Amino acid sequence: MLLRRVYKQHRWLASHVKFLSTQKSSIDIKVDNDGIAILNLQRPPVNSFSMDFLKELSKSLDFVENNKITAMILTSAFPRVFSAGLDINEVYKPDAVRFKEFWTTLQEVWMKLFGARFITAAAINGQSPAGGCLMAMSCEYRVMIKGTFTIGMNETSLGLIAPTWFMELVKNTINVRDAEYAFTTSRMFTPEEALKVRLIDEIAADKDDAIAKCKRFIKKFDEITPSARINTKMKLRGPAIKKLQNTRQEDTEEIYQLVIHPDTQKVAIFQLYSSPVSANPAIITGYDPMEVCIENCAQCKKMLGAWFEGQLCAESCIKYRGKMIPDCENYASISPFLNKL
Ligand SMILES: CCCCCCCCCCCC/C=C/CC(=O)SCCNC(=O)CCNC(=O)[C@H](O)C(C)(C)COP(=O)(O)OP(=O)(O)OC[C@H]1O[C@@H](n2cnc3c(N)ncnc32)[C@H](O)[C@@H]1OP(=O)(O)O
Repeated sequence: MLLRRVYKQHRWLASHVKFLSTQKSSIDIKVDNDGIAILNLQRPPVNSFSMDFLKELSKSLDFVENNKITAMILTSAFPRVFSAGLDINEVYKPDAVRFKEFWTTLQEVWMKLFGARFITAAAINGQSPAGGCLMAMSCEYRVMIKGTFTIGMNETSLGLIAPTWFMELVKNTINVRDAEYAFTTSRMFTPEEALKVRLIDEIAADKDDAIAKCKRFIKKFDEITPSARINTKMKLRGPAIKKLQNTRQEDTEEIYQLVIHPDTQKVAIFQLYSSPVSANPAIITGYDPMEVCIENCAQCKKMLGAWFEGQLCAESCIKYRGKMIPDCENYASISPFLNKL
């Protein structure tokens, strides 16, 4: 069989891959007995795309391409999250030069993944919002494990507009009506719902089953002439890549303007303060009542969980420009945001 031959050709990769894995890497690459590269994304806590992580993804894709490996499966080393999409730290109060470099890197990685000559599949073993969804959608086949996880395009809820090339990809994968509804309402799909609209191709019981199902898809190509497969894929995907290549600068500028918009920044700060790890002490530069207000909302959300309407609280900070700062231990100040009294 074709893949067996490829494996024989690439048995030597095992030692090389081991070498890569011993580095403190955010991606663990293993080439299995069938010559399929399994990329386990392991950037804690949620495989969010930072500049460094994107660069590592780029190198990993080069590794697969340069070693003429026939197929790659993307999955996550974490039990609950496939990828949380863009790293919010790259989006909050961005430096213009760095952000533009970040976005250019992201465009490059996307073009590399979407236009890969090797076969690509995603074993989606957890939450997959926004950029996580895009990463999976850029592969040729998607298997998601059942459970309480969701996948979808939640950009509008963050005040963002997904890039045109992402919208085109979704429109070409699910129908235009479902795409419009999903994008505009930030709809997140359960695995069953995602399967129904063909956002994913199969549902699996667990991660091993998802990988096995991806492999079954890859096996189909044993019977297909490789050059016919590759050229067909390139004919189908080439125009979208060319389109982005011709509009990269406009795309970057458009996203940058969106990201620095005050409404987007308010959502970003809320996301950051919802988590102690990402709560970078350098973020609070001076006393901004609105920032303190949103930070307190996030802290109350952490303390009170489902009882507390964090988003409503943050919106009220914005509306009243931080004039009514909630204190989680002062019932009167938080009562408008308690929902289970
Ligand atoms: C081969 C590579 C190809 C690459 C192609 C890449 C293409 C990408 C293109 C993207 C273009 C499209 C544009 C997309 C816009 C975005 O992606 S914006 C980001 C959107 N993401 C989100 O809104 C996700 C927010 N996070 C969550 O909803 C949840 O965290 C979760 C569902 C992912 C996980 O939930 P849970 O398991 O309950 O964990 P949490 O306690 O919420 O989080 C754990 C931990 O992670 C931190 N975190 C979560 N998300 C992010 C993030 N996006 N950036 C940075 N950090 C994040 C969170 O703060 C927690 O930290 P602590 O443990 O509390 O310290």
